[in-house]
Formats: sequence, structure tokens, C-alpha cells
Amino acid sequence: MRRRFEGRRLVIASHNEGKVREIGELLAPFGVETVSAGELGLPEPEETGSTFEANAELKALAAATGSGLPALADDSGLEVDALGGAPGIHTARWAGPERDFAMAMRNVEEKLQAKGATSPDGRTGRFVAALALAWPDGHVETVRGEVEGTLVWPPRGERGFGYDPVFLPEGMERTFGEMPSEEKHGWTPDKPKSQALSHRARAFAELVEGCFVR
Ligand SMILES: O=P(O)(O)OP(=O)(O)OP(=O)(O)OC[C@H]1O[C@@H](n2cnc3c(O)ncnc32)[C@H](O)[C@@H]1O
Ligand SMILES: [Mg+2]
Repeated sequence: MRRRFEGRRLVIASHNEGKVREIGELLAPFGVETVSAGELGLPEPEETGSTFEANAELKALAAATGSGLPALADDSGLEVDALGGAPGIHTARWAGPERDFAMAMRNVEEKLQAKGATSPDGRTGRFVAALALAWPDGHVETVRGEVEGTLVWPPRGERGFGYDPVFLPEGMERTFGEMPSEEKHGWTPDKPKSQALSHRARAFAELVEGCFVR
């Protein structure tokens, strides 16, 4: 049994604007008042975990204990099969301190080229997201969502954030960078969770089942 979120206010424990926006969209139908870690002036904890789940949990717990409110964190990344699962939990770091995603996408592409990965089946990977919902008393609920796809080059589309323009989700014709965010989510609370498309929406659909009532 998951612990249910019964408050009014929830901290979105992320300093990534793109994520804060997407999580806000996913939460909107639940009538929860959200505030981001940045707006509360909470520090960005060091991500010392060796899994997405561990990093999501440490970010959520830091925000929940720092604010006295329940907090939802997301740790996510891109795993490229031909690169042995890299960049994985280091996906943000590949963009450098300036968070330069044009450079990060180029870097992934150069590594794929160096492996001779030119055909789509040599360029498979997935986006992974772990979501952790933590309470100030230290209780945490954690879920994971994944979406398989292929890496395209050159980047396509101006929407979304991060690596979205190079990620073509399986069975789709447009990259995440070309989709409006409703399509990237693929899910609203009136739909079965199997409709969720993005890693984040898949994880969220799993989490709300036990933790949120509309
Ligand atoms: O830790 P917080 O403050 O939440 O923000 P962050 O950007 O550092 O987030 P992560 O540590 O979880 O790193 C995730 C990386 O994966 C990328 N990423 C995650 N989800 C993505 C998505 O839906 N589309 C594109 N890129 C994504 C994102 O741009 C980051 O570089
Ligand atoms: Mg981070």
C-alpha cells in the first residue's frame, strides 16, 4: 500500500525548468498547489547515488526535510545501448556546468559515430525517470518509468528540453522535440496508464495510482 498524499501543497524538488513544467502539468488535474525547490530557495543536493531511484530519493528527502512539506523529485536520464547505457545517471553532467544540451547531443552523436552506429537498430536507447515522493518524516514512495526509442541525427524540433530533439520514441514519427507536451505525456488521469508515453508520464501514472486522489 502506498502512502497517500493528503496535503494541499507539494514541493517539486527539481532545479530543471523543463521538468518542473512537465511535473506541474501532470499534477494540474489533482488540484495540488505546487512550489519548486528553487522558489523556496532550497539548495541543490549533491547527487551521490548510483541509481536513478537513489538520486530521486535523496533529492525528495532533502526538499521535504528542508521545507517541512511533502516533496516530489525526479531523477532521469538517457541510456544509449551502444554506449553501454551511458550517459545514464550522468546525463545532466554531459551538458557541462553551462547546461549546454546542443553540445551534449553532439557529444552523444560523436560517440555513436565512433562506434559506427549508423543504422537505427544500432542507435537504440531509452529515457528513464525515477520519481520519489517524500514526506518530512522520512517516508518515501518511489517509482520508475521508461520509454524505448532511437537516437536520431540531426536534432529535430524546438519543443521540450534537454535531449528531446534527438529522441524518437518507439512507434512514433516525431521526436519528443517535435511534440507538444500533451503528446509527450500521452496521459491524463482519465486514461489508462498504458497510454502514458514519456518516461516521466509513465512513472507519474504509476505513482498517482496509490498516492493521489482526484
Ligand atoms: O536534478 P534536478 O534538479 O531535477 O535537475 P537535473 O537537470 O540535474 O536532472 P537530473 O539530475 O535528473 O538529470 C536528468 C538529465 O536528463 C535529461 N532529461 C531527463 N528527462 C528528459 C526529458 O524528458 N527530455 C529530455 N531530456 C531529459 C535532462 O535534460 C538532464 O540533463
Ligand atoms: Mg540533477
